[in-house]
Amino acid sequence: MSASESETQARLLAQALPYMQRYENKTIVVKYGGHAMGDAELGKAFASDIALLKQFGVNPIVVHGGGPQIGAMLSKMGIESKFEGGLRVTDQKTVEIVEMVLAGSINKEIVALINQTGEWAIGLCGKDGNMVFAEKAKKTVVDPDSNIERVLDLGFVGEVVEVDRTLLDLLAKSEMIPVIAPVAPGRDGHTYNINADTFAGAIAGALRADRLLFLTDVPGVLNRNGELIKELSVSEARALIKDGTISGGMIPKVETCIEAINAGVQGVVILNGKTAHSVLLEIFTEHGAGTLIVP
Ligand SMILES: Nc1ncnc2c1ncn2[C@@H]1O[C@H](COP(=O)(O)OP(=O)(O)O)[C@@H](O)[C@H]1O
Ligand SMILES: CC(=O)N[C@@H](CCC(=O)OP(=O)(O)O)C(=O)O
Repeated sequence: MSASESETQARLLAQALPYMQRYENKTIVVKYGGHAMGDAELGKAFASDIALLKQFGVNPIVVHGGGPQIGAMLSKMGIESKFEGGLRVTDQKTVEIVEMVLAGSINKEIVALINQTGEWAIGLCGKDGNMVFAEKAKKTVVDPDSNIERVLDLGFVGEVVEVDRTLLDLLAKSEMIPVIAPVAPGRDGHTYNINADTFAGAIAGALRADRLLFLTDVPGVLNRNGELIKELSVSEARALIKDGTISGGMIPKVETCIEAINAGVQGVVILNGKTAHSVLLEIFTEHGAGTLIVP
């Protein structure tokens, strides 16, 4: 490294100091979307960001998705899959694959990446330590022709109804970084597939997290012209969902942002997980890159 490069590095570290102090002992929930995964170098950069947060005394909690990876496995097994209202219709066979992919391969891949940095990650899902309980989702949609609201039957798609902080509070005091897959049991004994965004929001809400970051494959919420909206109020967000500007997987993400803010999470940001070190850029600089959702 040249002398000027070393100087730049030292200056950057010095500039990060106030942010390190601001977030010390604070909880930051990072939702790592399936679309943001897949690139080996980006995966390593993500893992090192999370490791660095822990080293700086922050309490990072990773909640991950894996929609595209579930889709790939389902098609490999010859199981058809469709989405309604941004959620995967999940029958018994599908929920078994969902659990296998989310709580299995993807979860362990992220754990291994963080462990390779020298930190300690622990892979969990909602079932572990009775952390999360779900019940069958009661998602409604309005039929555009008749304007009549109907409840969707999405099978074993769940919504979070209980979060027990015991395990997460214990881990916060330890060296361990929790990496959580969005699968949870119901009190009815079934296993439920939960959208990773809503799961992350429920965890962040229950912990009154300081920050909730959504890492996805776009720079944030985009307007009709494809331009980044830097700040979005709850009412503006609702209007953009209603007029169709926000669609598909962005709907549960934005709805979760609104719920998380209402639950007391202090800052919610949607940002591009395809940019290396986007977590550090967001936390340790003044002007974050994505869309900040404000009350
Ligand atoms: N207004 C919008 N701004 C940005 N992305 C949008 C918007 N409306 C729909 N999307 C879609 O939402 C996607 C992100 O959600 P999703 O596919 O569920 O990602 P992830 O796997 O990261 O959760 C984007 O890739 C984009 O195709
Ligand atoms: C009910 C529902 O839709 N569950 C999602 C869970 C994974 C997820 O949300 O992954 P991303 O964050 O990568 O989209 C699914 O089956 O795809």
